[in-house]
Amino acid sequence: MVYDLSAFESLIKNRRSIFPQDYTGEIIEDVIVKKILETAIWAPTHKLTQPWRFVVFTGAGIKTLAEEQANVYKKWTLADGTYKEERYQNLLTKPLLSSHIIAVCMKRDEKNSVREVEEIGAVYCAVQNIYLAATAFGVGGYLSTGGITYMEDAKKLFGLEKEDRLIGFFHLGVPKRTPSPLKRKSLDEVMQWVSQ
Ligand SMILES: Cc1cc2nc3c(=O)[nH]c(=O)nc-3n(C[C@H](O)[C@H](O)[C@H](O)COP(=O)(O)O)c2cc1C
Repeated sequence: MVYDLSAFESLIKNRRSIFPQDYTGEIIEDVIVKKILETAIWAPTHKLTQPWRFVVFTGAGIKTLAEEQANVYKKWTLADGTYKEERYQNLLTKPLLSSHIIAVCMKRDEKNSVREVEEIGAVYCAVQNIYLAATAFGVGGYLSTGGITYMEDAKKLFGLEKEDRLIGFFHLGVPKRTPSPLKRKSLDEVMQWVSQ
């Protein structure tokens, strides 16, 4: 066997979302973050469109992201009457808990070669690679799809056009502790087996 299946299974089952309140505040080396993203780009993709794009924020860049996203939130929600000061303040301050924040994006190819759902799916495969690589490096992280993720105005912060999608923000930090695995539905609950 070429791969250590026991290590592989253990990596998958021990992967957890680790949230910013559980980061120590230490900064992860950029080289580790790049290695994590290097695994992301090996995800499967129909017609090899490779629709993922990553914008990495760290250091003073995190403050820039915080301010820009808070501005987008304010403008968007004042316009539709849903503005909440607490959420605005969270958008300004919560990012500062993370070592790096990766804006995970989906960019459509010029020919629209495959359906949008497949491009989004491919980027989620890349996200799983990020999760697994972070686990392997002992780094904590999680995908956030809150905040400005689905606000149209957010796209321009990351060079995205109308047809592209902001998928979410992958937060990274040094974990205070290693959480235990969460329970899952059993395979029998979610699988049908048809053999004739
Ligand atoms: C598509 C997607 C979106 C998510 N968005 C959020 C989010 O906005 N906020 C959050 O706290 N967690 C988010 N998560 C992380 C989930 O909360 C987490 O995966 C779930 O609780 C299961 O825990 P685990 O990842 O440790 O197995 C998201 C996960 C996925 C796959």
